[in-house]
Amino acid sequence: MKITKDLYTGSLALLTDFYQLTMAYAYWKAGKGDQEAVFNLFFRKHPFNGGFTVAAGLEYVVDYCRNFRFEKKDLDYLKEMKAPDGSPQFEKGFLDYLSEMRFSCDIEAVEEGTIVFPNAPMLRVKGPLIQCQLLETPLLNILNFQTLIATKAARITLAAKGEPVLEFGLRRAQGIDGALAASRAAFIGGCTSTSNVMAGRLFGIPVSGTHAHSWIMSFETELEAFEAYADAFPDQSVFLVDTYDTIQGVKNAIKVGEKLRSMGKELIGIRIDSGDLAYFSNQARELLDQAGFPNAKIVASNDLDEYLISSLKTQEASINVWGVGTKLVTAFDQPALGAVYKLSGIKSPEGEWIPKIKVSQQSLKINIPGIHNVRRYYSAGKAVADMIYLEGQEVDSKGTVIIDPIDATRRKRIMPAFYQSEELLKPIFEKGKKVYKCPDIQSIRKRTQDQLKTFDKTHKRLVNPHVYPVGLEENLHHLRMDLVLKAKEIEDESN
Ligand SMILES: Nc1ncnc2c1ncn2[C@@H]1O[C@H](COP(=O)(O)OP(=O)(O)OP(=O)(O)O)[C@@H](O)[C@H]1O
Ligand SMILES: O=P(O)(O)OC[C@H]1O[C@H](OP(=O)(O)OP(=O)(O)O)[C@H](O)[C@@H]1O
Ligand SMILES: O=C(O)c1cccnc1
Repeated sequence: MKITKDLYTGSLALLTDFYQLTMAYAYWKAGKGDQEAVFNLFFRKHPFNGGFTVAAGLEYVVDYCRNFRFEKKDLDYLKEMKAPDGSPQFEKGFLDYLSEMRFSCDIEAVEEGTIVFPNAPMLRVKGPLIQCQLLETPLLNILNFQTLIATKAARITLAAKGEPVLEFGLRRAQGIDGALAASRAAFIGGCTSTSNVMAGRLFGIPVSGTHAHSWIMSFETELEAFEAYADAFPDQSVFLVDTYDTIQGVKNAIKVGEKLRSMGKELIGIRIDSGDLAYFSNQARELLDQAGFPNAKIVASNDLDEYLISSLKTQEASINVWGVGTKLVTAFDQPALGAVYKLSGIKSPEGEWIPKIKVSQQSLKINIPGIHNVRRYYSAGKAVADMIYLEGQEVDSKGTVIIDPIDATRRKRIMPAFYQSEELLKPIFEKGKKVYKCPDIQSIRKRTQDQLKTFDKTHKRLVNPHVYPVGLEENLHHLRMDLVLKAKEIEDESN
């Protein structure tokens, strides 16, 4: 087990793109390595054409940053790397710098389970340029994936309207780490449990499951298989009824249910994993009810996602519990969230923060300059708008206008006097020291549920959701416009 042993016990400093290391080297050569910079992590569009996104992965980020160091084996590898001409890729002085480097950044971030929106920073890193730069790839790797899966899980659990969703994804997930991270994020997004036992141990997620067709097939008859399972688990009997004939399977489950009852035990339910789930669940419900098992649950699985669950609800299928694997843990219809990490300011040698802008041909890609935070306004407990503002900039009590970062004609008046508000970016590290206590996973999951309740249902519908207002505070908008115009002038002059 060399690979997994090495991967899960050492530092992850080399888990980055090569260009981060070459830039780090060049910053060091240019004497800029310790110049202070600020970077923001944000995405530009909700995944799944949805109207909301659930932030997840921060605890992994905390872990990563706490263990951020170049160990001997990392440095030995870098020492052996060769440039195209055969000379060492990196000078010894740089490798010495890396070996002594200790994480010393400030990080602010939204808490896991927070509902987040395009363009607003989910996380901000301030510190020595080299460290900020090296963190880009791992932070994106962690937050992009877990946020994506937590969002998918939230959509699926919303479609299930409060009924339990069991996550069954391990066998189809993207490798070992993808599976573990997906189980964690799926629970944060609202799943009730995972089938992944290691995720249970590592993260404290409830573990649950039924049984497979192989169990039934290993016996002469289905009835024998159910009986043997009931013997082993008299209090946890959920029988998979579709191995041979679903209706006959339900009848066999009822027979064993009656036997269990005679022993003072109860049939917990059945699982249907193929065929028309609306038709068979309704047939099964009728049979179970007629036989005196109205409380026996009907679990359904088979390539389910939020759309199928919604459709089955519309069809009035009698399903009480949803088993969802592949389409959840692989984020089947959108396999990546496109969050990015952009420099937005740098400290001059005189100690003054200089806001930075990237002017792109696509206005969508123009970043938001400066050091900012995000404030969420609430009215009567409902979220009404998010404002991105320059840190330290007070908002006039007479109100301000927030301006959409992509379409400046879309504006919303904010009257702080009428609203409650919350700062979304919380301090996580100060000068490399952790100042945040990561909540337990149950609290994070609850946060997702509580946060979702604060948003109008029009933002949560699966198709064509209503767009929630997120805008730049007026001063930040003007700063951004000025910088864009200035950058364009410089570009014009040089042409
Ligand atoms: N009533 C329904 N309405 C919409 N989709 C359904 C309904 N019932 C089942 N489905 C979905 O249709 C798809 C096909 O299911 P079906 O069992 O017919 O084929 P299958 O997946 O090839 O079966 P198996 O998994 O046994 O090989 C699955 O994604 C299933 O969840
Ligand atoms: O469909 P998912 O959402 O991924 O849920 C997990 C699936 O895994 C199991 O079967 P598997 O796919 O291994 O075989 P089967 O479809 O032939 O039963 C289970 O019976 C589910 O169908
Ligand atoms: O426990 C189950 O029923 C289960 C677990 C993994 C995949 N499919 C089903």
